[in-house]
Amino acid sequence: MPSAVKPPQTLYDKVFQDHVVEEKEDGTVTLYIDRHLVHEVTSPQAFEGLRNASRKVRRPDCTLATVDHNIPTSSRKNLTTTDKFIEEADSRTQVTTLEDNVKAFDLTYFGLDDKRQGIVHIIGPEQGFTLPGTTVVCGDSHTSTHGAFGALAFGIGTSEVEHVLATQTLITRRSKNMKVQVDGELGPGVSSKDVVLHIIGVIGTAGGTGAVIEFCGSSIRALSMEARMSMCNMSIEGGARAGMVAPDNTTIEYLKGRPLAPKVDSPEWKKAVNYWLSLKTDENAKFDIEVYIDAKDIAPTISWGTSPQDVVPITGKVPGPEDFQDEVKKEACVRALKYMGLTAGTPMQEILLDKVFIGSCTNARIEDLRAAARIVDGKKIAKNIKRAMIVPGSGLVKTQAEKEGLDKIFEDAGFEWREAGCSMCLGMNPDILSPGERCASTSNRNFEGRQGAGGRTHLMSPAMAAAAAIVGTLADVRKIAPQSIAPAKGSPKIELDAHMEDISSDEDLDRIIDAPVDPVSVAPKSAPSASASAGMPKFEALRGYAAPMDVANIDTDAIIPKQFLKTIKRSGLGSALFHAWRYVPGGDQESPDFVLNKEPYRNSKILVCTGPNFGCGSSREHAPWALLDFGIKCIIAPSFGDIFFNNTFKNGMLPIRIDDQAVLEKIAAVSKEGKELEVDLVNQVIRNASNGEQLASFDVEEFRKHCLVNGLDDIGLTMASVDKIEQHEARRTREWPWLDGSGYLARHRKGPVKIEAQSVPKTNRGEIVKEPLDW
Ligand SMILES: CC(C)[C@H](C(=O)O)[C@@H](O)C(=O)O
Ligand code: SF4
Repeated sequence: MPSAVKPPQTLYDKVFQDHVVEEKEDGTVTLYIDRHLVHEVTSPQAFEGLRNASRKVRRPDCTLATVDHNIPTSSRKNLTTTDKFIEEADSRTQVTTLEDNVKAFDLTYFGLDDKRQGIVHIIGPEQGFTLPGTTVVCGDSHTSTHGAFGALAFGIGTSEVEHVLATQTLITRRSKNMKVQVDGELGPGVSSKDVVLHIIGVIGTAGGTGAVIEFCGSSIRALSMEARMSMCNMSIEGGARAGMVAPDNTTIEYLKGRPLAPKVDSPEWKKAVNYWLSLKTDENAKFDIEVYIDAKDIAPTISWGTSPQDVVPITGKVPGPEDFQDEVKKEACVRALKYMGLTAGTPMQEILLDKVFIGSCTNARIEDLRAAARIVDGKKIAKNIKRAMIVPGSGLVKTQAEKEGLDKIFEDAGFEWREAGCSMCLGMNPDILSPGERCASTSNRNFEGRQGAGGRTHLMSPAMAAAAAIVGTLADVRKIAPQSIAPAKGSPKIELDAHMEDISSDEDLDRIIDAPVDPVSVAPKSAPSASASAGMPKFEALRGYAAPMDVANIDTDAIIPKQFLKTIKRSGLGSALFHAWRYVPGGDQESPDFVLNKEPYRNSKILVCTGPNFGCGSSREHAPWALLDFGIKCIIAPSFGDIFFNNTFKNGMLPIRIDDQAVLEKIAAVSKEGKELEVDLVNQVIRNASNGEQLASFDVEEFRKHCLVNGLDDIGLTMASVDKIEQHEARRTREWPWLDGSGYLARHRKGPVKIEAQSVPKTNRGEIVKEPLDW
């Protein structure tokens, strides 16, 4: 008899297992999704898909929408309507489209006029929408943030957003388990941002590919929830699908009294806490990858190049190509130095800055603003700083900061005090860098053009960015404000009042749970049917020219820059593909050297990239849409960003992993000769089309191949198993009742849901709360 003893499981294994609706023999899993966050950029095409197929949102009670990427961060004092407030037409259309969609599909929405509006990854935890042990998704790569709660949280593309809206599930597979253990006390001036930048420097931007990272060790345990969120946020920059931290007392304390968490001391709360605390990795559980880091090796860390792995301690110098062994890295270094306008050997602290940005889903929470305020208190920003911005992560963070007088401290020092949004993290709104400008930024990505075409980004912690603003160059916070950087002892006390105040009136409650009184009648009323599937073109074989590229870490910002994400359609993006590389800066004139501007590659159907990690970064499905619109249906590379890899399949495209570099070079050589390739999916081989020579064979997951070859739309397939989804929902209601109705008892939300308001302590304006910082 086989043993009934369960093998030891990791935290990830446990959370994953509790959400399996169906598992096929080939490892394909239908995974139930507890929480779905929605924003304006990656949702319009998903809602359009629902409408076209007469589908409705399966669980409006588990869906929360807001606007963040495209909105101005200027004062909302004169805000009347979105139409009048947002000047830029494309951005306005995306926001008003979301407004229409939330009404039509009956979704909870924090709009521009709602104090709870903010960056999607800040408002979820703030409201208690994010809970331990849940699965959380969003059409956004930094959904990994929510893993700080011991949730399995990851970014998805727009087709998957549509899949979750329609079915409340996703089709996926198990990831690898990766452990990153950090032990010891963090040094003065070292925050969780420094820890995560250091980790990415160690593992590289592809280090976590295909894996879910569990962050553990005594240094992680000592971090506050907000600091843990900053770390999990950047798991995606380490290539991982998600990052997780096991729930503990810090987690439970943070959740107490959050509007959408179960009510403290209720039977549900007790049951939930028991479950949450059971979510930890069993002794002897197996990890596929293990990384150990000693806290004393971590200094305040800063990026020098155009990839988040390009980091050095602030005391370091700009590296040169000779500092790297591998050829791909040497070339990447040369390219990065050129783009960043830096010379190898320059001390980091001598690099002059133009702008400072403190904000983003990584570092725009109240603790971040407090940390920055402590550094700038009573000082002025340097004369050479043209603009320094503080952009709070949510309306509630802003309100709390104002109560503590942080706005005053920042404004007195010369910073702008803005409204909540993504802002200069990616510059989809008017907050951007001009070409050549250099910015100290608390965001998470330093890709070419990320904060504005030609802009140069250095990533760092809020305290380091504040120090840089004061000095005017990249600066060591330990020298600038030694008195403000004592390392934290134990877990900082968690402030709840920012998140709890103002929810006592019925009006506010109605707005939190913004069920529309009169939903517009665009959404279908009837239950969806499996046959409503839209279908996809079939992919059996492909013959065509293959454009060769030899760049490592081609990110989705490079494939399709942010200014083209403002569309509400999937089509028409081909002309914008690789825009910054394909056209001369500032115009529509083609760069003659770029491969897609050369014959015969203007007509490429395939792309062969010899550098690793193609499609890393953002979850924007606009990247595969742009490739497809150009005519490219197949990409061959040594490895891919996980979300991009998924997104291509959803669009009937085929990404092929060839990790044998010699084989890859052989394929690239044929494409460089201008000969056509033949990709035969049915037989899983790549041939030289001119002579039939087989160049490579490749692997593809059985289920994905089946869908491509037969042109199957997997929403339709999933809906065919709706009975299994219902069974899981029944189990969920029984075992995890707090997850229904956004944490309320109601099984199905009928109109606004009321919760009891709780009394909260107030903080006096003008006083910085004296509690330890996260370092
Ligand atoms: C717009 C969105 C798809 C994107 C992401 O997925 O990360 C954005 O948030 C970013 O940071 O680039
Ligand atoms: S990374 Fe930047 S753009 Fe993306 S969600 Fe976070 S704040 Fe917004």
